[in-house]
Amino acid sequence: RNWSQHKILHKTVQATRLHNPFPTFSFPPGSIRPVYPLSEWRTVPKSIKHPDWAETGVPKGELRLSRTKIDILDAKGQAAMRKVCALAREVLDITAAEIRPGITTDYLDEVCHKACVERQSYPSPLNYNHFPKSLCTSPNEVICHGIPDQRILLDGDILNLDISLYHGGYHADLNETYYVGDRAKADPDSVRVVETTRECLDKAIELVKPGTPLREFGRVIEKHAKSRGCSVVATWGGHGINTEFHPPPWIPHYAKNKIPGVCKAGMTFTIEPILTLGTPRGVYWPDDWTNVTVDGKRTAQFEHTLLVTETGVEVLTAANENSPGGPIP
Ligand SMILES: COc1cccc(Cn2ccc3cc(C(=O)NO)cnc32)c1
Ligand SMILES: [Co+2]
Ligand SMILES: [Co+2]
Ligand SMILES: [Co+2]
Repeated sequence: RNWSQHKILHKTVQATRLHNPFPTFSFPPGSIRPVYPLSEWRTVPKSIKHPDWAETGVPKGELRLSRTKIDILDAKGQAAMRKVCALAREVLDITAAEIRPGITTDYLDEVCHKACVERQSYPSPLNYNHFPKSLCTSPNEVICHGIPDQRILLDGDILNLDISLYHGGYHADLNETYYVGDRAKADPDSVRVVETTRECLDKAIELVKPGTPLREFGRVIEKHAKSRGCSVVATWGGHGINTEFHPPPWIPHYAKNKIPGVCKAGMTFTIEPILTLGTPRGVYWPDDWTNVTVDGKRTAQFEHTLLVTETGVEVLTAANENSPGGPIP
């Protein structure tokens, strides 16, 4: 293992001996805490094509890309994206179906990892920039990139599952935020931030067609978020996705951004707005991954992988009648 994996491992080992894994760190007001130890690193059979970071943790292919050139996929590439995105939707639905109070986020990682392998797919987050697990599990005030651990889900939590698959040489990326336990008893503020975020993604997708400037998405997202008393996290954006996990373009979710470029048929990218009930500022835990809101207020995210077509858009990771979750009316 390389040094940063050692660092995570040593922190984890050290943490198992302590009730408070990071004694000197003053956690912000939220209630979520890391619950160690992380489970063993999961493996993917060599028969499944691995991305270049699987061994080293470093996405070399991505680092070589030009900052601005946006790939246009031919029919073959578009078909490969349809396939990996359909598989990713299946894996998200299978994993989300396991969400209930009393199970751990590590158990969801086990379910997700197994479902990827069963579909001859590599879970893209595993060892991506040294990320230690196969999906991101972000509860309540965790903004994104939460690490699956031994924390059990509580009735009334909201939980984001962010899943990416690598299959046939292409990546898929999608996420949804779910209500844990009795949806009828979900608190109104949680419902507001979750449903507003879902609506923001849908409104942005309605704009996708050849010629739409990429900067338009942030305008419509922030307008709707503000109209419902939510704010937009600026740090993280949507991104290109194809044979690489994060190629250009970078797509901000906030208004008045100056991002160049327009939608063109054959482009594939994600839009993945993150809204908060309070201030949209995050702080990192000492695990160097987990980003939580500084005021401890709850946050939600939704993400799709999209293909620009000649006439509009194809939501490659669209939900279907088997998909759990869905809007609370
Ligand atoms: C400080 O650099 C960071 C910080 C956190 C995480 C990672 C690496 N990483 C791991 C999983 C993952 C998912 C996405 C994604 O696009 N989700 O929609 C992005 N990055 C990811 C790098
Ligand atoms: Co080592
Ligand atoms: Co994602
Ligand atoms: Co993404």
